[in-house]
Amino acid sequence: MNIRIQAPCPPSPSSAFSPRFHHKTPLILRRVICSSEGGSHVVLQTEGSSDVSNSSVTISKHKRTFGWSKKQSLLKQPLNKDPMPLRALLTSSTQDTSASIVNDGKIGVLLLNLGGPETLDDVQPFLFNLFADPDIIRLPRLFRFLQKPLAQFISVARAPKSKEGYASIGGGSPLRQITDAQAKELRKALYEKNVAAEVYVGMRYWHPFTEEAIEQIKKDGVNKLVVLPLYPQFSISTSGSSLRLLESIFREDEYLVNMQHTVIPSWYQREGYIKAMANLIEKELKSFDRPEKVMIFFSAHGVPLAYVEEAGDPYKAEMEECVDLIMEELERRKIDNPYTLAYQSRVGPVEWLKPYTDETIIELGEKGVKSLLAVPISFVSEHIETLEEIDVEYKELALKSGIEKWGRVPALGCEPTFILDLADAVIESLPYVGAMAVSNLEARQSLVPLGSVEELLATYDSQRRELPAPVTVWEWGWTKSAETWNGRAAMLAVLVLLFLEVSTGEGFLHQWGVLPLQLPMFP
Ligand SMILES: C=CC1=C(C)c2cc3[nH]c(cc4nc(cc5[nH]c(cc1n2)c(C)c5CCC(=O)O)C(CCC(=O)O)=C4C)c(C)c3C=C
Ligand SMILES: [Fe+2]
Repeated sequence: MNIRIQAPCPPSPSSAFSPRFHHKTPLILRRVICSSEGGSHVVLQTEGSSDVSNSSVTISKHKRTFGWSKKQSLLKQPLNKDPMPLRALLTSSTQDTSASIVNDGKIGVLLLNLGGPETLDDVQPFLFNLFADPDIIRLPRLFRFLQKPLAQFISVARAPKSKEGYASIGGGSPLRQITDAQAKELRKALYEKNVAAEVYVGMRYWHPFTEEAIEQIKKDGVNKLVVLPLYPQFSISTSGSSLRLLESIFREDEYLVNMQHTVIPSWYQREGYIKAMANLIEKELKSFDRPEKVMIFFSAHGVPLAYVEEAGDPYKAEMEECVDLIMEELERRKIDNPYTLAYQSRVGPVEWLKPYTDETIIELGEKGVKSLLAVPISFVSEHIETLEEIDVEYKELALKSGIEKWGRVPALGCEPTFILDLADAVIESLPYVGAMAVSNLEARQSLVPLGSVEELLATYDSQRRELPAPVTVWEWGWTKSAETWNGRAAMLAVLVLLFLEVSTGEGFLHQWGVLPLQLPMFP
């Protein structure tokens, strides 16, 4: 499907980008550019091989260490160097139409995030919420009713291991505190840029739940909402999941159906974000004796490979482009260290995005790398996977593998350049709030990458395909391998057993105390 744009491009941003995803391989990515000069429109289309899993670790200064070639160069886009001059519009008392967009209502910004257990007792119910999410495990339609029993089973089975991790970082996740601080700083930054907006935090799997944030938004009478997932890169499993939840909340609520909103789906390509990341890396490199010798090691949270290859998740493409942009920024500063990207935190035995962080560290050690700077890249707060997995597990592995000097770049948190850039992103999106309500479909399409929740979800997942099960109890998985059908049969058998167990309240899981008699619902 090519996108034909008839409506004039909006005045800003100067370029807009949206990968359009197909669910079948080969993956086809399309890019829409709205040129600010003269309102002209360009539609680029590129086809690339679907083989996004091949990956090899090579150490060279400029060679990428993952398998992506043609697509990547076409995905390059100029950074938005020309933030919209809304400040003047906002302060003006004689307003034009753009100005009235901003002042003509109560503005809210909804930050979407994952959420994390605050105490060890929260860990199992938090995991239950995570695994009950159909964007983490999507059962075939016929078996949807088993989602919660299955989530209960997996969360109980995984809780001891997760609890150990959370215990080692102080007994809970720091996510709520950090996200609240980011919200506060963003509100301040917006205020300093003359935009009065309330900032809300809506978590997907723990307090404050998105539902709670939405209640507050309604109570406060917000009528223009900017939805900003706190994930720089889009994934079905993160921003996608939160947007899907929002979609269902919006659909059922008359107030929300009528509330104007817009969504910023991903923002890894923003100049402020890229510069903020480059600043952190530059600073951390200076702590090494020989900074120019340090391998910059980007470590992103993984997703199961099938998300990318079968469901069309743009996560990998966005991640690779993000790394390229950061490296280009560093090169402009005359920092041209070797670098690599790998994926961490896989859960269960299905194949996840490669190369894996642990295997890559070992390989780098074998190849003689002596200094390594780890850069967490998929998330903007410290969390269990930076504080425990990277700082403890991967560091230990690196030192064992022959790497002598280890460093780690902190997560962005409330870093001022970053927060100011988020504020700019919000301000730049304000003219789009409500524009999505226009009925002309083609006009809507010209507004990518900003989009209404429904519009966005339709672009990446119109068929709502089955997603692979990433967890241990589902050893067999839904993959494209020759084992697929055997696996599905085995999985069906497990589901039937589980169903019988849950419906009768009797069976081996109850005997072993894995399943309680009463299944807790959404806490
Ligand atoms: C961009 C970031 C993330 C992606 C992509 C992602 C996908 C994903 N995660 C799981 C399973 C788990 N994630 C867990 C914690 C967790 N995940 C992210 C981010 C992404 N997840 C964060 C920031 C956190 C930590 C929150 C915190 O409390 O600090 C956990 C729980 C921890 C554990 O037991 O290891 C699980 C489980 C899957 C299956 C998945 C993609 C399908
Ligand atoms: Fe995760």
